[in-house]
Amino acid sequence: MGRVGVLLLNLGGPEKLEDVGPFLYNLFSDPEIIRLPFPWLQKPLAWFIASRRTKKSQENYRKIGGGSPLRRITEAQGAALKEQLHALGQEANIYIGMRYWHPYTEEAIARLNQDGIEKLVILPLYPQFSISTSGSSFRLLEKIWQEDPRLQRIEYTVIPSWYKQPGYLQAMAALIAQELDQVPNPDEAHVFFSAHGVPKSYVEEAGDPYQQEIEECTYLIMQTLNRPNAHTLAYQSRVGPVEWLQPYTEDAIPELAEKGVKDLVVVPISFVSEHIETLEEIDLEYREIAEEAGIHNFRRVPALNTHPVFIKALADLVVDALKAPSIKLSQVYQMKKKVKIYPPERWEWGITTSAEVWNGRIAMLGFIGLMIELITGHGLLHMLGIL
Ligand SMILES: C=CC1=C(C)c2cc3[nH]c(cc4nc(cc5[nH]c(cc1n2)c(C)c5CCC(=O)O)C(CCC(=O)O)=C4C)c(C)c3C=C
Ligand SMILES: [Fe+2]
Repeated sequence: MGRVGVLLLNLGGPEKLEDVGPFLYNLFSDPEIIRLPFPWLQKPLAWFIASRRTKKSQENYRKIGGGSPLRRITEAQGAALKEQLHALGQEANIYIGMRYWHPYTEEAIARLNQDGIEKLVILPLYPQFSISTSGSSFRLLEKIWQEDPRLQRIEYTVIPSWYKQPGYLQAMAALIAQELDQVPNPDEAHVFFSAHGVPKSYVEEAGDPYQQEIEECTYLIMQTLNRPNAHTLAYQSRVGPVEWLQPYTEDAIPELAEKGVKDLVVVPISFVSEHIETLEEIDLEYREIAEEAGIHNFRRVPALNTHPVFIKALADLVVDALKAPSIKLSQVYQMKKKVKIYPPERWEWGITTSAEVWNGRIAMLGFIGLMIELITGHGLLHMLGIL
C-alpha cells in the first residue's frame, strides 16, 4: 500500500471573538445551510444574517472562554487516531479539513497533495449524515476534485456515516452510564438525547436521512446501554423562523419536568467534540430552563473528544475502509438521499410544476426583500448598493 492519509472533516469554529463575524459569513454563504432559489442572493444574504447575528453569537462564545475549542479538540483526536492506527500496524498521516474555519478543507488538500498521499480515507467527524454537515463537505470535496488534476491519482474512499459502529456505541453508552451513576437513583433518571436540529424541509422535501439516522442511533445506544431508563429524543439549536425537527429541546425539558421527572441526564448526540452548543446552550441555557421547571439533578454527558474507546472506533473504521471496496464522493448522495427529482429549471407555460416553482421563487424573493426592508428600513437594491 502507498502513502496513506486520513482526511478528518469537521465544521470548524471561531478561535477568537473577532473571528465570529467572518465564520458566520462563511457558514451562511453555504447553500447547504441556507437554501435559496437564486445563487446570486446567497452572499448578500449571508452578509446580512451574519452581521445581525454576530453580537449575540460573540456573547455566547465569550461565555465559553472567547472562542470555539473545536480546532484544539479535533487536532487532539487526529493525534490520538494516528497513534492508535500505528498500534494497529497502519501508518497514516492525518489531515484536518474544516468547512467554515481554519484549517480549511482546501488547506488540508494542499498539504496531502504536497505529501504525495496515494491512498486516502475521507472520514467526517459527524456520526450521522446530514446534507448540512457531511453532505456539505462532500459537495465541496467533489468540486475540489474536479478542479485539481493531481487528486485524480489518489485512490480514495469515503465513509458516509458511521453511527452504527459498535465501538462508537460502546463509548457513548459508557459515558452515559458514568453520568447515570452520579444521580441518587440511577434507574429513575431520564436519558435525554439532544440532537442538533435541521429545518424540517431538509428531511421532508430534500430527503435528508439525518432524522432517521439520529433515531436509529439513539435506539442502538439505548440497546448498548442495556439499562431500564426511560429516554426521550429532542432537537436543539434552531436558527431562523422556519420549522425545524421537533420536539425542540427547550420545550421537551419542561414537559418532562411537568410529568414528574426529577433527574435528567442530557446526551448531546450529533457531534463528537465539546463545542458552543454543549458548553453554552446545554450547560447554561437548558440547565436554567430545567432548574426553573423543577428538575433537581441536571447532568450533561461529556462529548467523546479523545475517549480511548471512541478513538479505537475511528481507527477501526479507517482500517475497515482501507480493506473494503471504495466509495466515491459521487456515490454518497445516491446512497444517502431519497432523491426527489427537483422540478425542471426550464420554463414551461401553463399550470405546470415548473411554473409553480418559478412562482414560488419570485414570491420568496419578494418576501426576503420585504423582510430586509422592514428590518433595516432600506430596500434590497439600496443594501446591494444599486440605489
Ligand atoms: C451535526 C451537527 C450539526 C448540524 C446538523 C448543523 C446544522 C446547522 N447549523 C446551523 C447554524 C449554525 N451552526 C452553528 C454552529 C455549529 N453547528 C454545529 C453542528 C451542526 N450544525 C457545530 C458543532 C457548531 C459549533 C462550532 C463551534 O464553534 O463550537 C452556528 C454558529 C453558532 C451560533 O451562532 O449559534 C450557526 C449559526 C444551521 C442553519 C444548520 C442546518 C441547516
Ligand atoms: Fe450548526
